[in-house]
Formats: sequence, structure tokens, C-alpha cells
Amino acid sequence: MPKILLIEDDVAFSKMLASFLTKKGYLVSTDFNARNISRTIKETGFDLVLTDMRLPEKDGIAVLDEIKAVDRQLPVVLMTGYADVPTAVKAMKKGAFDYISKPFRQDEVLSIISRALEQKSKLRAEEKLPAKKLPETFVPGTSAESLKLHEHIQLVAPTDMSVLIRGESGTGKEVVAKTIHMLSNRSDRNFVAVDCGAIPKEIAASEFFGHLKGAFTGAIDNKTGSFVAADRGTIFLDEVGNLSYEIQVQLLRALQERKIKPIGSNETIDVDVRVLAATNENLEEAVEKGHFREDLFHRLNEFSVIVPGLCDRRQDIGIFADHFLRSANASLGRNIKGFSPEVLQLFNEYRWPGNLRELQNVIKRSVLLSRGEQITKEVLPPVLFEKGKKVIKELFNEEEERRLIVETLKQTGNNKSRAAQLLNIDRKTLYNKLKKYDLIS
Ligand SMILES: Nc1ncnc2c1ncn2[C@@H]1O[C@H](COP(=O)(O)OP(=O)(O)OP(=O)(O)O)[C@@H](O)[C@H]1O
Repeated sequence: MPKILLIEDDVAFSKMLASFLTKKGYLVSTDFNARNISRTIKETGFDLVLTDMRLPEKDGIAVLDEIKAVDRQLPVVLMTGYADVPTAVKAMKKGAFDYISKPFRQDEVLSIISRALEQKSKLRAEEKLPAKKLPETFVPGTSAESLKLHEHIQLVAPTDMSVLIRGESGTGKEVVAKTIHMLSNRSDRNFVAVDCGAIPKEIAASEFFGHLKGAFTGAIDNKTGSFVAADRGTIFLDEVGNLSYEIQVQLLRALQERKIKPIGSNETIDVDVRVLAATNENLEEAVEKGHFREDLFHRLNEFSVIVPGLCDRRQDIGIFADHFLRSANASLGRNIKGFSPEVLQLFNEYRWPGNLRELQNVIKRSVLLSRGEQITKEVLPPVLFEKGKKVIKELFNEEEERRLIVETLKQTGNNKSRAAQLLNIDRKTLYNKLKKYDLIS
């Protein structure tokens, strides 16, 4: 019989919850102030702690710290009021299993308890297994930034926490998401990527939740949504900042209730999905402006991982260049051996606004054009030789950035591809900036 420690200073509520959980087959002990929490945990060996976020003598974070110091794997679920949600999210970063907002329904608390107990037994079983290895498609790099990224991936992968992956376009956010999935306990199930920037608003709900045949004009067949496809696996929401407000509401509900309802169906389906999301926007700013829901932001951002731009990890350029050279040789059936010293020098000086994707493209193109055994500077694209170009990344001031974009668009006769080239950013980043500055006409 699983043993639960319930820490709650509201005596009436504690009694009611304890009696409900006892009826459901748990062995419940109650504590009203967590004064001697370390000793209690050491002496009794609980399977789960359910604690109120605000206790008279200490808060939930302090209780969590004390518990984790004694037993790192003991799951702790926090009970919070709405106002405490940001603190609860902070607690999850420190190792709390999850939080539940008061008032909650009986089925919600039962579901959270069974998930926490399930994860605990998985963790105990895994202690005996060897650690999972990094997939070969992931090059970890050796710079300080890369090592930090690598460490965060390893730490968060085996948990069920949602992760917000931030970074400029082409830095490798999707690769990070896939690596987290492959290192997680869900690796034998699906990884389903949804490009939130590419789905038209009208069909977004059907993409996520599916639909039944005939649910709307054009629904000629049943469709399985991404949530069901990712059940017991991972869903990856790329460009999450582009979701419409309406779909954000539906997504939040699905994540909180762990249930979805296909369009046109009356039946709900239980789903167990881990969420990874990526963005190259400043989502906090989007929250402030009211474009992105704060509650959804917190749900997605239980842990955040920053993928550095390539010019912030120059030390890794050689390692990535070799990796991309090997894959270009394999896909083009060539056998180029390496790079001339001048090429490596140019690689080191260039700003790489398109990050790893740009490096990969430059190398593939150079492999195709090379006649000798080495890549020499003659086959490099002209952009690598341009120096001192006015680069948008150097501008910190939004007003200045907006003015520069307007001027460049004027100069190119509103040709966005050309403007992006002149500004040394990729088209996707330019579109995001046009949206940010309300410049889409
Ligand atoms: N750590 C890595 N090891 C090996 N290859 C990588 C790594 N990171 C990124 N890449 C390669 O770089 C390219 C860009 O990566 P990815 O598509 O993940 O970037 P992204 O940040 O998701 O881009 P976008 O914001 O445009 O969606 C891919 O071809 C990917 O294979």
C-alpha cells in the first residue's frame, strides 16, 4: 500500500483529503507544519509527499529542499493557490514532481498521485540500468556554452518536465528536442513534431486533437491528431509563439487535464504526452503584450534550455564543420578530406547569422563544387568574404532595428528575401520581426 505524507495546515481540509485518499487505498500520515520534516522522511520511508505551498513556518520550496536533501527521488507534489503558480514552477525546477492548483477535483489529485508513483518506480528501476547514450546525430561540442547545454539536456531528459527550448533560427533546437526524447524513458514511443508557425489557424485544433469524418466541410475521413499520435511519447511544438490565442486556450486545457476531444466527437481520450516547445521569440515579451497566455507559458517553461548561437560557440566550429563534411560526403557520394587553413580562418571570422544550418549548407555546397581533396576558399559563397556589413544582431535598440528594417524593405522594393540577405538574417527571422513591429502589410 503506497505511503503518502500529507502536509497541510488547514486541519479540516487535511482531514477531508486524508480520508478520501485512505478510501482510495493509500496509507496517509498527516503533518501540519513540516517542523521536523527531515526526520519524518528518514524514519518513515514515504512513497510520496503532498504538501501545501504555504505553511505557517516555512514555504513549499523550503520543505522541498529539506525532503530532497534526504531522498532525491521521493516525489513531492505541491498544492498551490493560483497566485503561487510562479513559485510552484520554480519548485519544479528544483525537483518537485508537479503542482496542483486549489481547488482541485478528486480525479485530478488521484491522477497526479498515480503518475508520481509510477515515475518513482520507473526511476528506482532505472537506477539499475546503464545510462542512455547520446544519439550519434547529436554533436555535443566542447565550448563552455555547449557543455552547459549538454549538461542541461542530460539532466532534464529523464524527467517528465516540459522544456522550453530557446535559441535563434538554425541553432539546433529541434535536434535538442529529439535528443531529449531519445534520452528519456519515452524513447521507444513516438516523437511528434508540430510546426506551429506553419499550421493555418482554422485547422490547428484538428491538427492537435484530430477530427471525425464529417465533423466539418472537408473532413472526408477520421483524422488522428498529434496528441494521440504522441501518446506515451513526446510532442514537440516548434515556433510555439505563433499559436493563435484560441488554440493556446485549448492546448492549455489539454495539457492540464491530460485529455483531448477530437472535433465532432463527444468522447474524451486520455493522453499521456510530454511537451517540448521551441521558440526564437522573446515569449516573456509576448506574454506582457498579451499575445501569449501566461499560464500556458508557465506550463511549457517548467525548464528552459538555451541553445547558443554559433558565433557564441566559435570553439565548436571545427567540430561541427567536420561533422557536416562527413554527412555531406555520405549524401553526395564524395570523399573530401578536409578544409584549407584559409577556409577555417574564414569560418572563424564569419558571423553565421543562420547558425548551424548555414554552416551545414555552406559545407554541402562546397563539397558539391570542390574538385580537389580539400575545400578551398574558391568554392565558398561570396557572403563569407563580406566584412563590416551592418548586421541587425548588433542593434539593441528596437526603434533603431525597426527603422533599419523599414529602410531596407524600401531599398529592395519590399522584396523580403533580398532584405533578409542585406540584413544578414534569415527570412523566418525577418518575418518574426515584421510581425513584432506590426510591419506586415
Ligand atoms: N548538436 C548538433 N549536432 C549535429 N547537428 C546539429 C546539431 N544541432 C543542429 N544540427 C544540425 O543543424 C541544422 C539546424 O538544426 P535545427 O533544425 O534543429 O535548428 P532549429 O533551431 O530547430 O531551426 P529553426 O528555428 O529554423 O526551426 C540541422 O540540419 C541539424 O541536423
